[in-house]
Amino acid sequence: MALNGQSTKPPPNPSPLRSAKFFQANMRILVTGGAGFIGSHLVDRLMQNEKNEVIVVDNYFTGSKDNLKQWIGHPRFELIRHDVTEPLLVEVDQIYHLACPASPIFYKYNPVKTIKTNVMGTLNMLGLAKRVGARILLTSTSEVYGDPLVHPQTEDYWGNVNPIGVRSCYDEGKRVAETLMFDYHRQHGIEIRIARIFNTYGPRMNIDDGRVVSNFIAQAIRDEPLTVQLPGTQTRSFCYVSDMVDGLIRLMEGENTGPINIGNPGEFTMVELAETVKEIINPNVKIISVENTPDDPRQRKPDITKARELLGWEPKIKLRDGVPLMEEDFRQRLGVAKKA
Ligand SMILES: NC(=O)c1ccc[n+]([C@@H]2O[C@H](COP(=O)([O-])OP(=O)(O)OC[C@H]3O[C@@H](n4cnc5c(N)ncnc54)[C@H](O)[C@@H]3O)[C@@H](O)[C@H]2O)c1
Ligand SMILES: O=C(O)[C@H]1O[C@H](OP(=O)(O)OP(=O)(O)OC[C@H]2O[C@@H](n3ccc(=O)[nH]c3=O)[C@H](O)[C@@H]2O)[C@H](O)[C@@H](O)[C@@H]1O
Repeated sequence: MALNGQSTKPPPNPSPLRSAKFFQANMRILVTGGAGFIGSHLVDRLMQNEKNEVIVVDNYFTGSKDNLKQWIGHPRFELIRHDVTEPLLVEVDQIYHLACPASPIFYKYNPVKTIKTNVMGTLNMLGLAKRVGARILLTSTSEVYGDPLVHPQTEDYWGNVNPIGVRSCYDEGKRVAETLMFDYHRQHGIEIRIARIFNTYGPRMNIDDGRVVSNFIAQAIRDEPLTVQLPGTQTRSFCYVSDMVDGLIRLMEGENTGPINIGNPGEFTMVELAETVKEIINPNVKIISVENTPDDPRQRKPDITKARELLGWEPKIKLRDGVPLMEEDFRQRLGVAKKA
């Protein structure tokens, strides 16, 4: 039945309207977690296509209606307060499944809920995909590689994850979510897509989100010291949100299940990141060292050969060009103008 992890079963039938002779309905797209950072940018892009109807479901744990205010009341847009750990009955053609807190501070806040969101939430969305014959894309994460022993990370690396650590609710949760996706694909023929997203940044991140780019930018604007967690030599590779959205849509529209790494291979130590933010936003700000949290990955950089070859995708925006765009958004929300 299954060959090389790929299903040979035909996918379930999509809505009869898809093949109706005289009436071509709009493409109905569900975005779970659509009130969050990446989700709301994805919704903006999907809504630009007049053939799309977008339904967002979100429990507003880390997301906000404010991120979607331009679409509320639009005839092709619907917003539902719903928790994905509960079943959902809607009629859709595609599902972008993003719902899950992403910042370590938030996903560690209620770890049992985080793992329920990843496991039961993904199970519910796969059940929905099966019932209505929808294609489903999961936003997985580079955290499935744990503290990686292979660098840069390729999709065939199985990872180095602590199964019982404080990050496990998220890392292992996403690993189970990937497993569920492939099991539904092999067993039921569901059309799946898996994106392994690497650190993404941009406007609309929560100001006190706790992730490193938003922390440094907010600190630089508020004239507070930039808090580099020790040792400061750990690396991350930062992708601007518009590039990420482009990659996710290409993956959904293409023919490959993935998993595919989507991220920007430009790699920086946290000290380098702090120095870059300082130089661009506030040359007088201090940089200090603070304690780190357990199991922080020491290095991370995506190998994006697959994304280049299979999706024709690569990121366009460099960190130095993305930081000022985010600075502008943070200054507006914090009400702090740039000094002349
Ligand atoms: N931003 C990144 O760097 C990054 C990296 C890797 C993976 N991802 C993944 O991308 C997705 C979006 O991340 P983000 O950065 O936009 O985070 P975010 O926290 O801004 O967005 C997550 C959204 O999901 C909602 N949500 C959380 N739990 C829910 C539940 N049980 N039911 C319904 N809604 C729920 C939140 O309210 C929020 O609107 C997540 O799945 C995350 O794991 C993000
Ligand atoms: O890309 C991913 O796959 C994952 O990346 C992030 O996880 P993490 O890389 O730990 O994100 P941050 O909290 O932004 O931390 C990045 C680095 O910055 C450091 N850091 C963080 C905050 C801070 O104030 N100072 C600081 O030096 C941390 O120690 C860490 O080494 C996301 O938050 C996850 O949701 C996502 O899945």
